[in-house]
Amino acid sequence: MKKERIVVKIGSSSLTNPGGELSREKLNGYTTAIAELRKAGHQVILISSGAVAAGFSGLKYPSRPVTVAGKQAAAAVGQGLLMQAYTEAFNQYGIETGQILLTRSNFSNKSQYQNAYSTLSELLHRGVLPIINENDSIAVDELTFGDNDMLSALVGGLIHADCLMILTDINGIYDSNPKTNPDAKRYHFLSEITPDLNDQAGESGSSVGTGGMKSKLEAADTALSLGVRVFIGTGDGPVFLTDILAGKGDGTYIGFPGGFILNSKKQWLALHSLPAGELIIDSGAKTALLDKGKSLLPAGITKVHGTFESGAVVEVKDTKGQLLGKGQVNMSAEEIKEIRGKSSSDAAALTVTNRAEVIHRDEWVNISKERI
Ligand SMILES: Nc1ncnc2c1ncn2[C@@H]1O[C@H](COP(=O)(O)OP(=O)(O)O)[C@@H](O)[C@H]1O
Ligand SMILES: N[C@@H](CCC(=O)OP(=O)(O)O)C(=O)O
Repeated sequence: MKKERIVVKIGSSSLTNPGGELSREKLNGYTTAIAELRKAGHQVILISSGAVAAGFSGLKYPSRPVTVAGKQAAAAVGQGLLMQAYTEAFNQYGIETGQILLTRSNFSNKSQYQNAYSTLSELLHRGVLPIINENDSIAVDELTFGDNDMLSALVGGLIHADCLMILTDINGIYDSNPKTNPDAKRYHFLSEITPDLNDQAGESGSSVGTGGMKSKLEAADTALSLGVRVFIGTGDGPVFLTDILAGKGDGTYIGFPGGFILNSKKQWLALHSLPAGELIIDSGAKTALLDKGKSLLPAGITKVHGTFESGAVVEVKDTKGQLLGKGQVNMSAEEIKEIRGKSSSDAAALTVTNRAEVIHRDEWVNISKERI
């Protein structure tokens, strides 16, 4: 597996409890998942919000302050506490951490920009996990990033990251804010950020987050222009960041078909293979393939087009003819015609291999540009 350089951005909304204070439990969940990524040999740069959340209660603010002075004071107290929490958590995995605080002016000043690059490179070279936040306590209002989304995109470009994972409290980009519109539909994959998308994105859905989806889209657009692939979404569990890399994340992938395809087999499937036929599948199979990362079973196949043998690559489309992805079949067109619509046990008994999966998920790649 290719070793990737990954920027992980964690927003305030993902690190706080309902009262808006830093949640050690949530923070520990992310550190476990980051430690797993590192164990697999990937380099990680963490951009973490949470300084204001960690600091405000110590200053006896009843809730997260809204004034600039209040936020700057809370961040001054909270940044140390945030780093302490990360350092303790990462030390359990034997990972050394280093703090870098940046403002926008560091990026516009060439020598500071170069210094930031040198420091980050040296930290990565030494195996240290850099943890970056905006320098909230000194950043002048007009100079601030406002939220850490843009900061994460610029850092991704600065250190030539392969991908940027923007982790937040919502599992991807929807065609309107799902916190206010229950019928909002999610985008599974986007090849670019269009003006339409920007119109659909709203502000933050919580009192702790800043910028909402709007600022994430702006950041994603910048990251793409700097050659960095982007994932926006959520995750839970010790290996969810590894899952995101493997294309199984709960969110929206931007800039590359099928997610962060690592293995050359899937790259070949997505970009180079020539389809020999076509399978049309129903909505249940579509959700299983695109949303749940499952294999394609005969029950969901409604039509088979073309003549092909086992091992051929086929395009998979929904009943409206929308291309969903490509996969390598485990049986011939004739066999699939015979078992389509059948339960897995009935189908397995009819195939040469006694296998029911028509396309195993390891031989499948999403190339859907559609909302699901
Ligand atoms: N089109 C949209 N799709 C998804 N989320 C949206 C959309 N428009 C607005 N949002 C809001 O953006 C929020 C995430 O942004 P934000 O609160 O700033 O998080 P963070 O603290 O992680 O930066 C979501 O909780 C959601 O309410
Ligand atoms: N730099 C601030 C975070 C600003 C903010 O809320 O950003 P985000 O959660 O990314 O929308 C902090 O550490 O509290």
